[in-house]
Amino acid sequence: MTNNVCSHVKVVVRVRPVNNSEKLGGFRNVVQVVDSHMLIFDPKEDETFFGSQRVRNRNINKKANKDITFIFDHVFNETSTQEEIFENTTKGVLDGLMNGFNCTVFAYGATGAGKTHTMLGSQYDPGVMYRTMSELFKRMDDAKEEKEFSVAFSYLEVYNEQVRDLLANVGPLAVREDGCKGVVIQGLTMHQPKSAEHILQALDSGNRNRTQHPTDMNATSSRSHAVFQVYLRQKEKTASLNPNVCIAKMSLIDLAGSERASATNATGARLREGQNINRSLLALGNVINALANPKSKKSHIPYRDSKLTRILKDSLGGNCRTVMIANVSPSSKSYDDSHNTLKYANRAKEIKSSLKSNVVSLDSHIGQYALICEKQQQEILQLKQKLKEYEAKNTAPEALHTISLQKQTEFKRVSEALQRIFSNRAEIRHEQLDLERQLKENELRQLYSEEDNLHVQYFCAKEKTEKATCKFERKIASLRTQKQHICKRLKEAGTHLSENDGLLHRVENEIQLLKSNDPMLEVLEKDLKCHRLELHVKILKNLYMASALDELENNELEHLVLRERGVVWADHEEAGQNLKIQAPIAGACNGLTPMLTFSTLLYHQNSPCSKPHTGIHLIWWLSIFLLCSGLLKGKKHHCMPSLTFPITPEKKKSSSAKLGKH
Ligand SMILES: Nc1ncnc2c1ncn2[C@@H]1O[C@H](COP(=O)(O)OP(=O)(O)OP(=O)(O)O)[C@@H](O)[C@H]1O
Repeated sequence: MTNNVCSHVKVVVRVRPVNNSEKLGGFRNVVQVVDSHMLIFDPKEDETFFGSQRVRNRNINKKANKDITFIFDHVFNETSTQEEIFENTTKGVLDGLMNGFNCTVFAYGATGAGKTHTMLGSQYDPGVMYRTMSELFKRMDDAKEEKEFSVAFSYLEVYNEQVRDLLANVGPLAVREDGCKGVVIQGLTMHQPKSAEHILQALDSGNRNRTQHPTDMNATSSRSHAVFQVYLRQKEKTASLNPNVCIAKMSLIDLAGSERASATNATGARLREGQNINRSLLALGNVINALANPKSKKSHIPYRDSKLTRILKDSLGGNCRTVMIANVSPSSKSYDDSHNTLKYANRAKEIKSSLKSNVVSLDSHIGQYALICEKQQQEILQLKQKLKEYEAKNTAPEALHTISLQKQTEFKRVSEALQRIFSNRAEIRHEQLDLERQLKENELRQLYSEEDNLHVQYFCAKEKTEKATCKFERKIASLRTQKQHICKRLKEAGTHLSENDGLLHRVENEIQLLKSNDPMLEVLEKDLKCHRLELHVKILKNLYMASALDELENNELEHLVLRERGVVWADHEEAGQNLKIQAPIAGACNGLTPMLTFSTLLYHQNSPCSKPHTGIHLIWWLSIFLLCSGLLKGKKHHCMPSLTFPITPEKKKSSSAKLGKH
């Protein structure tokens, strides 16, 4: 499941403002942004606005408008700022980078659609690249107490299927694949930034080396794909036997224009250039298609078809988070280009498959879960019955005629999408609950180990104490590492949940749209409600079972820990005997000596867990020992609590409460 999660592609569209030449040419507006998720390409003319005036006089000789609705993770209109783009695109994937995932953000679109403006921007209004680096530096600064970071970056271009280093201004460079390091570009220079500003300067100077030629649409058109890569290495500062080192790469790419080479009136070298651009974009499209096609997941992904896709092999799909920013002009002057870009982006949306879920409030008492489950299951049954009746009514022969084939296909597609999203949600939710259980168990184990360590210090001779303490410390260190790992996975699960929310939101919008076109399709809304309730019930059941098993698990854990403790104590049998001799007033306690020497050993040798009261025995013996040795004088009340056995009703309650936070 995790792999699927990582291959999710976030697709956003940015519509740039109309430029002067479009205004002067009197071209109409063909992209209508409906809201932050939806746009209509080539809307019906009676719904088209020029400024605030509705156009009513439709030319009857003209071809019908395409009027296609597209839904994306985000749609930015003409007035959206660079800051908004950054906040809703790359900022999110930075979490992935900090957690060790490769990330890729690329701007796609025809010449003059606004790719370079989005990625690079200007000195006064910087784009995604600079803002991402500023945020990265900020995050590294925030985490500097816990982690050591090192950052390096490179900037290259792919022009006419050749790779050039934009920072050293050299090329062509060879691309090869290394079993360990992945894709390697021989001779590419790496630079260590001192600050985000340093990176901005490097980008600026690299960009001056970039291949540019004027096109009809853009006087300073970039004719190459520019790939800016940042490598982040991070290492835990906390002392640990296996310090986690994590290396991740972020690729920020400003692609060359996606317009058809023939459409630019180019000839000779310009035509060849355009054909090469198209070749690599076609290869990129094929990779996207292959990744998007669930059937081809295990089969061949054509990364080797172009330099661009070879370089991005470890940055698309797989262990990677990807954001595609599709740039379009709103003007009919770029009608075909914008249409093609939107279709391309729509396809990229399909590279996904992630996951998960509504937070269920678990403040209820355990006994109520069963009731809630039952109630919700009844509701599901009722809804399913209604759905069935509805479907039966609508599949009656006369109704079939009224639902066009196209709508039936739409219905099927949305219904399948719902199924997929909710099955992913359920999977992730279960994983989340499972991780929380692991975390609880880990915390209990740490607690036990710390208390055991304390016990050993009281009971054993000095030289033995050192050995045992060392053992406990190793164990605690390993438990802490394990805990960090669980926390990291929990955080990832949280991210996946919001990604799934995005997908769900998208489908919900689609349902609303379909319903507004055809009220009969409100059946999808019922379907959605059924899915929600079913998920709710699944989670409740899981929690109900977990709560019921909680006590059992705690007992098992106690059993296990006591066994481990038995082994430690057995290691120190001798120490216990030494203790008897070393006790300062041993002579005065002759009557107690046999008990002191073997109280702990006796109970561990006889399967400790079969005796629920052994903890009390131990405290009792220990109290007597401390009394005899004078250690308890005036400290009785301080010592006792720390020597009690770890699983108390309070602890059980607090660990259950943690699970119940959901
Ligand atoms: N959102 C926007 N707001 C204001 N101006 C914009 C916006 N998007 C693009 N522009 C302007 O439009 C022009 C063309 O944009 P840009 O150079 O980013 O296009 P491009 O897609 O990178 O084109 P090419 O592929 O030819 O390099 C530039 O002058 C840019 O400043």
